[in-house]
Amino acid sequence: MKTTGGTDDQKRRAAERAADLVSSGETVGLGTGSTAAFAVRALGRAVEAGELEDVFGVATSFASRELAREAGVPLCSLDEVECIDVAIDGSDQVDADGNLIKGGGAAHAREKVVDAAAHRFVVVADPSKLAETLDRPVPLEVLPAARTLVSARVDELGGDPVLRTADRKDGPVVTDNGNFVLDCDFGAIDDPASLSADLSATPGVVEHGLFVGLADEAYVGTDDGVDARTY
Ligand SMILES: O=C[C@H](O)[C@H](O)[C@H](O)COP(=O)(O)O
Repeated sequence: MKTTGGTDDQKRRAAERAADLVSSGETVGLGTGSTAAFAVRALGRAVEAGELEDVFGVATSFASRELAREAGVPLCSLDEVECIDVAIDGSDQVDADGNLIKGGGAAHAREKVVDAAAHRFVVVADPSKLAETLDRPVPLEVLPAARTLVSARVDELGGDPVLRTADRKDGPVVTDNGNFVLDCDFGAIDDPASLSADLSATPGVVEHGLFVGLADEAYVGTDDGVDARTY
């Protein structure tokens, strides 16, 4: 369940502007998804051209690690990193306060660890991701054995949970961490902080895709430039 409303040019403009923020010697969180991918490729080109030295990427998923390798971005693993200078990551929806819904690619658990740890977390997006109020389904990564109990709790919280399945696989999507994903439709989310706290307090939820108050900036690529927002 990916959003594909924006154009590649819009995504590329946003991501390349964000990649320009990275300086030599920095550690960079590498987000997952089609928009963040443009930033990873731009970083790889800068490394190859000698414009960036001693830069290390921290991948947020199997996919971002593979892309970074292909693009020539040196990597260090999440469990050995002590500080992340900048994280560049995409989003499925961005509200007026910079709160996000992430996890369209089921990578939100590691993304949240990396994005929250970064001194500067920059979201890269196209205009189709902007909303006044978040209203897309919130992905929950859940322990497989807890799926029924977590679904019942989501129902109590006013949500409608659907187990994510894949087009080219029978059965559920399995995350990089070996868990399932429930896409939970809560309608318009008027109080993301409160819903985030309720979901985080639900046993069996490994991580949810509401990123409340984590983003420092958003770069939104348009047809002729980049709209930069600070939160
Ligand atoms: O799990 C995936 C991530 O949260 C992505 O960053 C998010 O789904 C946005 O992806 P895209 O840039 O492809 O729309």
